[in-house]
Amino acid sequence: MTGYNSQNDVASSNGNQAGATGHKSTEYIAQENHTRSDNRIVCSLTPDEFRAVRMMSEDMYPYEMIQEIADFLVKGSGIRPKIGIICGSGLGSLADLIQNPKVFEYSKIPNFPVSTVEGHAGKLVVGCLEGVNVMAMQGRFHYYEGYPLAKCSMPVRVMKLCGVEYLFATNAAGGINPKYAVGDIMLMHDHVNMLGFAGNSPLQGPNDPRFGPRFPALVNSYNKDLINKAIDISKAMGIESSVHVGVYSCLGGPTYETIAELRALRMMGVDAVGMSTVHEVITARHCDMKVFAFSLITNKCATEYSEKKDEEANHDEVMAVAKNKQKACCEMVSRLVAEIQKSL
Ligand SMILES: O=P(O)(O)O[C@H]1O[C@H](CO)[C@@H](O)[C@H]1O
Ligand SMILES: Nc1nc2[nH]cnc2c(=O)[nH]1
Repeated sequence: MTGYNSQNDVASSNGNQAGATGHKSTEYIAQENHTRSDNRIVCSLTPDEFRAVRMMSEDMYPYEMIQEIADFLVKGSGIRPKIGIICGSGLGSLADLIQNPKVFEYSKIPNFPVSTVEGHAGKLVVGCLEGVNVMAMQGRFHYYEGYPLAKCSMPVRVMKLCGVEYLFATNAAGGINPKYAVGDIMLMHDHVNMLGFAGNSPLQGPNDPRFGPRFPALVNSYNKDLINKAIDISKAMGIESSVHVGVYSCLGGPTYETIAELRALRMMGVDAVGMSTVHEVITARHCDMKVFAFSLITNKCATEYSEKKDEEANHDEVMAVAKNKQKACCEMVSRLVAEIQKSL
């Protein structure tokens, strides 16, 4: 029994006899690691460990801190937005649709992270679109930038406390479904949370019930009514043949996928793959926002081995396709906002 033996090893390497069971209690180990003097607990972390713990807690955003950021934005813009938009790679022009914009650079917003990726300007734009107050993130935060998932999706909670009820999340993604072509739009109706499979979640840590429940359900996360409205809009725009409804998966990045990984994702029913959105959707659903999300297919993912360089994904291509297709994406978003406006 390997597990049993290894626990005995730990006990003997500490030079102490374990109890009758051969196990050390957690309490015993904890006491051993701290020196008590005058009723004070002296921290036995090394300076590096201490720094790591401090940095981890700096990445936690308590409710009050998020409220402060929201108050700053509402006060600074004089607007309580109803819809929050997250612009994907190269899709920053979605925020250019906003009338009478009040622009906040991320670096000027207290306690806000900064964008580090090309195609993510790092600005929050608040104003009016199709008669609805909206706020748009021109630039999102990705896990591969070094931000923990809770920090990547913290702005969604800021949106919530600003008054946002609907989240529109957009992204650039690789098309795995062989029927998808570069430039197509995939309306997300579900996701496969690969980072979640690996035990990572934006909701990790103590749960604050003011945001939502400890164990939120994620079935029906993507609002069916909004998907149907978007399908109708694509028909009205005459682009229905290049609009699909499918499943997105987020990997940690920043590497693009291997052929074996892409084949595995396809077997799991994934239609498009990226490095974002899922943790934002989880955070939005946790605090009961209605979610609409779409992927712009910026590249076709190869599932056959080949030496051809042009079959390898690259960010320049992603950006170029997003630039080419931004008009259609903008129209889809503004028409959907107009539909929501009718129901308000
Ligand atoms: O998901 P968005 O932010 O649109 O960007 C996608 O495009 C970048 C890779 O080209 C990655 O950041 C990936 O997530
Ligand atoms: N992971 C991933 N992200 C992308 N973003 C745009 N294209 C891709 C892709 O092929 N894979």
